[in-house]
Amino acid sequence: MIEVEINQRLGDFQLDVGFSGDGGVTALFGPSGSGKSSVIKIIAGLTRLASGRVVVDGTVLADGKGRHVPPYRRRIGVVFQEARLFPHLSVRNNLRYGRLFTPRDQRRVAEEPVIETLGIGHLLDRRPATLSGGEQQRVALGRAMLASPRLLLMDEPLASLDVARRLEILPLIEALRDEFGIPIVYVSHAVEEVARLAGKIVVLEAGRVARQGSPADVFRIAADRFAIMSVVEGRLGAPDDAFHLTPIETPAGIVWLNGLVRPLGRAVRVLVHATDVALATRRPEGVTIRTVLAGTVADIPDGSGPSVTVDVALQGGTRLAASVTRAAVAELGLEPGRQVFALVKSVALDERPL
Ligand SMILES: Nc1ncnc2c1ncn2[C@@H]1O[C@H](COP(=O)(O)OP(=O)(O)OP(=O)(O)O)[C@@H](O)[C@H]1O
Repeated sequence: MIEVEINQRLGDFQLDVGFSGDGGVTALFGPSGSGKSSVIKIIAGLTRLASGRVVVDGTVLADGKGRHVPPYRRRIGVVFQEARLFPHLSVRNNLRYGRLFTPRDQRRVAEEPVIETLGIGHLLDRRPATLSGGEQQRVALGRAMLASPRLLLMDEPLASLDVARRLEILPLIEALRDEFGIPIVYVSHAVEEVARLAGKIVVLEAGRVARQGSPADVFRIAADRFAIMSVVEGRLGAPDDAFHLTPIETPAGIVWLNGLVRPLGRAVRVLVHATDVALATRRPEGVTIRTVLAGTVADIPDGSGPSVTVDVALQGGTRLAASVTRAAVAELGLEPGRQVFALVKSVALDERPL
């Protein structure tokens, strides 16, 4: 459990931010310059808190008055955009370095499972300079985990990697989140990363919290700010190796995700753009779209433009926004309560920054 309250001036920038987070991933999300990194530095203790509170698991780390626990005694791990490994140490010793500062009785995270989860066992004798960017970042994650931190801060950990490497590492962060139970505060301005990882999203704008809540709530409310999209949750099924697709099982049907994502059974979220959703009044046959979800029309807002965003309640309760033409609504006789099938063209992971 983490509680953060910051009221602080940084040069010309005023930071007034309050949020709390539970055991999972709390994402700090917002445009460049909104204050995300400044919050991370204050939680880590790298910037001294002027006024407010930083509390982790009931321990007050800073209160803006007399209390300022120094960074190395906070037991908070930090992973940055660049891996920042020690170049003169082997991977093995980089990993062990993390443990040096953790008192023996507080070492709760063992080496073996972390090395296995991150798939870095074959790299242990190598030096950082011989590793790819993605491998370096996996080692940096491992080093942070092995310090058995009570909180892990990740500041744009995937931002310097290409899309393929990001897609490799995202599931590893999901695995760390699920298997080791260390709370994570995760900074990103990539919608897709945040939606997949976070249980709670805190949206920062110009040094303030613009809104906070679950990914589904935040992205629906914020819909007018980026493309309109919905969050669909489900569990990973067995990947189709031949066609490079992974099914996500949801109560409304199977959502097909591009790429091979594991492991089987993991709870995941994907973003669906409203413009990638078409509606049919009967289950369609002979179409190339593979994701077909069953639901009913919940709402069709009034308006006069050519398109309208229909709110569909999928079986199981998830809401899905579908952008369709008003002409189609009239032709198909769509109205609240009508059973529909949502055809989802793509849930390809969205890499666009805000
Ligand atoms: N010590 C400081 N002195 C003066 N200004 C500062 C200081 N620290 C941060 N700022 C200012 O605070 C603002 C927020 O910066 P911050 O790095 O926290 O934003 P961010 O949301 O992390 O942005 P990005 O996504 O680009 O990393 C910026 O305008 C920055 O210049």
